[in-house]
Amino acid sequence: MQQFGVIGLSVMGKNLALNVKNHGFSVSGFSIDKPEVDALAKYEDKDLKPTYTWEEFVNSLEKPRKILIQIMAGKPVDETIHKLLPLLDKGDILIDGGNSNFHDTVRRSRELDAQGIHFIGMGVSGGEEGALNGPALMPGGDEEAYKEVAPILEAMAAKTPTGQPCVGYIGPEGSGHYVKMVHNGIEYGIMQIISEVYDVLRTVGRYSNDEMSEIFANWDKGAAQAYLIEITSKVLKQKDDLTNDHIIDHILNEASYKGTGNWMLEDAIHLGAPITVIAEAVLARFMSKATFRDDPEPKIDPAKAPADLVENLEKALYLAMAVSYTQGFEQMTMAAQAYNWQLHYDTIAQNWEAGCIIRSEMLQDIKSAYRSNPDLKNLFKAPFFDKVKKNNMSALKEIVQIAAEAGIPTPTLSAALNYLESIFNPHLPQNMVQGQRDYFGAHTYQRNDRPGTFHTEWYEEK
Ligand SMILES: NC(=O)C1=CN([C@@H]2O[C@H](COP(=O)(O)OP(=O)(O)OC[C@H]3O[C@@H](n4cnc5c(N)ncnc54)[C@H](OP(=O)(O)O)[C@@H]3O)[C@@H](O)[C@H]2O)C=CC1
Ligand SMILES: O=C(CO)[C@H](O)[C@H](O)COP(=O)(O)O
Repeated sequence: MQQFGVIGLSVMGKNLALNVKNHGFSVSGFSIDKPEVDALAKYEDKDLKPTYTWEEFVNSLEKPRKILIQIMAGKPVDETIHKLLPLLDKGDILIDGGNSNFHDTVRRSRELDAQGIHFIGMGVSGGEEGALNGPALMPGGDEEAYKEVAPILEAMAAKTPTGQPCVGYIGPEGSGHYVKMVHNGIEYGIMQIISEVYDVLRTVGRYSNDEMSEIFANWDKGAAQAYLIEITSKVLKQKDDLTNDHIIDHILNEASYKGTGNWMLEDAIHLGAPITVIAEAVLARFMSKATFRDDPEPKIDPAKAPADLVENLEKALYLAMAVSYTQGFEQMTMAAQAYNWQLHYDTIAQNWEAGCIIRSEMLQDIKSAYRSNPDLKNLFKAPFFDKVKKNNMSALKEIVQIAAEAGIPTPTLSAALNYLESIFNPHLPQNMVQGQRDYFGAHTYQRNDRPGTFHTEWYEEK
């Protein structure tokens, strides 16, 4: 009998199955796509059992069965659960490792609980390579069931620089998929920030792709170290197979998305979470598809690049990245309150330290900030990030200004600057918005000098 089962043997599922097997557990694999199972069979390994029917798969597993569903999110997950249910026994454990919407996970948890099946909604990050060599895992749901599968998950997960596995119980029902959704939102934010920095480097700094690759590689050796910065350097260096150019100059500048970043924005709207950088990153992908390309405006010729351009870009990049993380953690804090979850932000930061797409040096400082103060309301209230803000703010302003003068849009860098100018500002002008609302709609307002709700008779009734 096999100890673990994986359904869906595409990019992620196959590598996760191999990863579990490589850590000493026997695995059965199944997919509705026969060639995916055939690919598993080619390993000819007794601990990696290919199965070709739902029955063969389920019957090959020891009880309580531990099954990872690693398939396209949405309807296919419901269809898969529907196929499995008649074949399972009470006490079996289903883990959905796809990028499922947390609302679906909440619903599935409740439906499966009623049938005596334990359900874990688990965010997985690390892409194809991470799935094989160690992903970051974000499991939420049935805590007792988590304890049953923890030895397997801890073995397969990435390890932090101090050897901690990048997995830990997140919380009930959809909380694991929520945290993965936030991870992806932060990912969108950092990717867009890097893209804007690249735009300033190439347009204002007039650096070649190889020079920019070197600049990002250098930044990756310093405080701004991050997987996304490391791969930016590699993307810039890559030559094209079809021409003699660098591939980056032939990739169409329209960004796609599968939707996890969009979901984060949807829930931010529901919660009232001010995730401006992440929102701008989502909208920038829409903008890249909506931009009119038939009549390009002549680009303004930027003035000579200042001598400290690269130094200021590094500082601006670092501070804006800190804002992207801050907004992610801020939304998780609001979600925990709204959905009655107890989230441990230091553990979440630790889980993201290795294996996942947003892994970076900064996550160690985020973990330390939450360890020192688990009730931290905003990362910039922590001494470390307060100092980052003080040291890097003028560079961020300088870069946003240089970009504006050069005609370079900087939706996320500007949003980061505006966030930092707003979040601790007691003098925001929304008293005017409230006055206007009360004027045209009698919507009432609160006063800053006494409690209660007020309305002004702004004009005489005719
Ligand atoms: N790729 C990545 O970097 C990451 C992906 N994920 C998530 O992991 C999951 C798997 O991703 P990935 O490996 O990239 O592959 P895909 O998201 O492309 O999903 C492909 C797998 O889903 C199966 N599938 C599709 N429809 C059904 C269905 N109705 N019933 C059963 N199986 C079905 C496919 O079988 P078939 O070939 O027959 O269609 C195939 O095995 C997704 O939820 C994804 O969002 C998470 C982190 C990173
Ligand atoms: O979950 C992931 C990484 O963490 C996936 O790669 C996801 O598909 C990325 O999102 P998008 O396709 O919307 O850019």
